[in-house]
Amino acid sequence: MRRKVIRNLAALGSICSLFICIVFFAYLAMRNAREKARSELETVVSEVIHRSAMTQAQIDEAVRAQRTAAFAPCSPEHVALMQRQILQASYLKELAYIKGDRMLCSSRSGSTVEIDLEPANHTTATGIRRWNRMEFPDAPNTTFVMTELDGYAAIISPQLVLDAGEEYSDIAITRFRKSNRIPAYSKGAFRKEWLAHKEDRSVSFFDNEYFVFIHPGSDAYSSVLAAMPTTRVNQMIWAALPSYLAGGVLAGLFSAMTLSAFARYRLSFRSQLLGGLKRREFFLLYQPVVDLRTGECIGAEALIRWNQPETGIISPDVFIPAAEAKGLIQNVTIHVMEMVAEDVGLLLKDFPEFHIAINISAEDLNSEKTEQHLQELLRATGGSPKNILIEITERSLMDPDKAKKVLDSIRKKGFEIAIDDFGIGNSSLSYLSTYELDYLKIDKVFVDGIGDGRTNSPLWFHIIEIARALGLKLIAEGVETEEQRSTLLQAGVHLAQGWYFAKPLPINELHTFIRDSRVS
Ligand SMILES: Nc1nc2c(ncn2[C@@H]2O[C@@H]3COP(=O)(O)O[C@H]4[C@@H](O)[C@H](n5cnc6c(=O)[nH]c(N)nc65)O[C@@H]4COP(=O)(O)O[C@H]3[C@H]2O)c(=O)[nH]1
Repeated sequence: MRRKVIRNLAALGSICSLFICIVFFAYLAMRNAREKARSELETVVSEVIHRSAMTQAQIDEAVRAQRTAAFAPCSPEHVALMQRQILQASYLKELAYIKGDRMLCSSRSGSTVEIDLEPANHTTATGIRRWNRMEFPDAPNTTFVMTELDGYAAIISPQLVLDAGEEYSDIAITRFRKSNRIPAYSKGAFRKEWLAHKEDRSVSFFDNEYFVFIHPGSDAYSSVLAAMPTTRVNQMIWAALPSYLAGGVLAGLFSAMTLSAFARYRLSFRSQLLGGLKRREFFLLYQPVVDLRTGECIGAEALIRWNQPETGIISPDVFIPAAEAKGLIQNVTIHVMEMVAEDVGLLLKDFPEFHIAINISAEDLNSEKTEQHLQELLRATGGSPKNILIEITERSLMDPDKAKKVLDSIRKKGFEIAIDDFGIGNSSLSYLSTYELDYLKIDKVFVDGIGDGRTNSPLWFHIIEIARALGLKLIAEGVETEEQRSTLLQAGVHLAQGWYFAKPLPINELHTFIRDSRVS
């Protein structure tokens, strides 16, 4: 059920992430096109601000030079000076001298022509007068802007200030005074409402057909506005869209693949096992080992179970080989030792001679950390090495040299070693001569043969002989009948485990079982 949910969620997540990536990248295309449009408007505005500043600097310089020269106004020397200045000042059209409302002379016509002026459009608090739409008879259809202070006047062409380049020809530009929000000069479309936006810093906004950008000028008095038709912004979006959509599809596919890889991982054995360990889905049962002579329970084998929420209890025969194959068995062994440590502290206080057998796998015997974990287990239980019996199978002895090193070291510390499932594999006999062992466990396969008349029946007897010859203690596994029990006892096998005595038990039931076995 949970697997189906994970699969469905992964499929849904993949479709959603593909969709979200495409929408997000389309949004990015729009945002970037807008950024690009804003950047173009910024370029235009900066150019206009630069040209305005240059114009103002040239006006200031022209007035300063005329004042310094102190020629009589409109004298030939004064006119000549103005003419020289016009040649050097690229942003100034003409210089003139004004008295009252009459232009007495100019760099264009010298002092030969005097012109009556309309009243100025604007006069500042500092006395600067300004004419916004000056026209000269010899330059029809062209309007100029003129500013004047103390008689010295400069005439400029607004077009020159507003000219930001051919490629920006469709961008409307307006330079306006901050104080009264009145345009000083403008080119192209302009809407009064645009100036309602305050531009303490730069500000940009869409207004139906235009994308507008306003920036304060370099002086304290003016600001510059540039407006781009939204059709241009849309063109930019459409131009950017294909590559962004391709990026969106790629990113969507990537996240879909990542999601399905994650789902595959979640469904994998590795993830399930590691998750199960973390969620403490594993528990131990303990199968009593009984002394056949007295009937007393003298030890128990810790046998792990996995209570998987979806499938229920899983047998170690299923997941232990898989954990070994996937390199996860050490995680399992460490967890088993932790659970034993939690379970048996009390039990060892009551029965200090009792032993707990722990199954160890091949990878555990490749790692020197196993000994460390065993020591930690002892510390946690307060027991001695004799309380722990290490059970190894033939599978555990794949790399005999390494295993021998680890086993010898563990054994030197006082832990006892049993070879489990003896006689099942091909090399059991050779292991007996290679490793220092304490116990030999007769596998259930051979115990099953006792009394059933099958051909392998006598084998159990030879195994007993071998163990005796090597001085090994014996534990018979899988004893299910009274006949097996008594036959083994008669043959000199003193220890056994099997359903005849008890199935694997929870720790509290084991405690009771031990007590009962000693009373009776
Ligand atoms: N039919 C029958 N079965 C009996 C009888 N007496 C005991 N058994 C079962 O025989 C198995 C004996 O354990 P094993 O040979 O070490 O074989 C173990 C051991 O190799 C492995 N295993 C169990 N726990 C662990 C563990 O914590 N770590 C490792 N590495 N392996 C473990 O899984 C194997 C299977 O364990 P279990 O399923 O618990 O199966 C246990 C036990 O429940 C009986 O009279 N009749």
